[in-house]
Amino acid sequence: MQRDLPAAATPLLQVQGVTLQYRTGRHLVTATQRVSFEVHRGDRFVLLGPSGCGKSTLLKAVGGFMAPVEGQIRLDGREVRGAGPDRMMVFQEFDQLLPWKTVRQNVMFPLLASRRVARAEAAARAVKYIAKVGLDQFADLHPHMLSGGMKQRVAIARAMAMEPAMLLMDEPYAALDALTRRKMQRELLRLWDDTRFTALFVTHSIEEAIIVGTRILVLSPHPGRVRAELDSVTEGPGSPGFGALQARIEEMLFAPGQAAQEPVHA
Ligand SMILES: Nc1ncnc2c1ncn2[C@@H]1O[C@H](COP(=O)(O)OP(=O)(O)OP(=O)(O)O)[C@@H](O)[C@H]1O
Repeated sequence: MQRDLPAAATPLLQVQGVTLQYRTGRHLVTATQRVSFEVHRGDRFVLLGPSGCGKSTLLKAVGGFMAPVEGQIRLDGREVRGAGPDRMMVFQEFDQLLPWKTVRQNVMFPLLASRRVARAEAAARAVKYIAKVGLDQFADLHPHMLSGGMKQRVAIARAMAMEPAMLLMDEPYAALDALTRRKMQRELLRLWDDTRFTALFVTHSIEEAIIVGTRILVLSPHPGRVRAELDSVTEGPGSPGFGALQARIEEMLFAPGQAAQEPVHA
């Protein structure tokens, strides 16, 4: 049984020994094996690893779209048993917005559909979060009139407007060009300074993990196991601390035989 701990001491998310599998026909694919980590309130926690190591699958499981075959996922001390408005997803794809609705209507949509708040409050939250992502001038446009980066901002505003316990971000910037991607990463940090949300962020870019994350979980290749859990650095790209961490993670991911080692906690 869980003991009652002060709210600040209990991790917001506890992933304990989680194994996730897909069954396709006669095949059983193990996506992650006994993965454990904890996310605290205000963390920008990054899942980092090569393609196919189970990052998206872990995010799906935290989102409640898939149940572990082994282990447990707890949010705020309660076992995750399904999807809920306390975990909002932002995906990589630009087409996650409803094309027939304006930016404002897109942001209001989940608030109204989930009956979380009344229309006036939904409208007020849309104004607030559209402004936070710098799109006030574009609130009444439809998605096809926006750039890829702007659409991602709308998706982030829509998720944040729900004021979820946790934002689940699955490579949200992977489809953007390098300059826009860098700009969006900076914006995310600015938004975080402003609202201190908790995010679980998936990427396969080491650089992005260090820029965006406060904590980084490095996963080994398929099936994903925890290779290391590291603190990120606050210095920007090009600084000695950043370069050293980048080199350390590269070594973990690319040096032969690394997957067999015990996880590193630093
Ligand atoms: N719907 C599915 N059915 C069967 N197998 C799947 C399914 N989705 C993912 N997998 C398999 O599970 C493993 C983990 O996939 P996942 O998409 O979680 O990895 P990832 O680390 O997010 O990769 P990427 O960075 O390429 O998105 C892979 O071997 C993949 O082929």
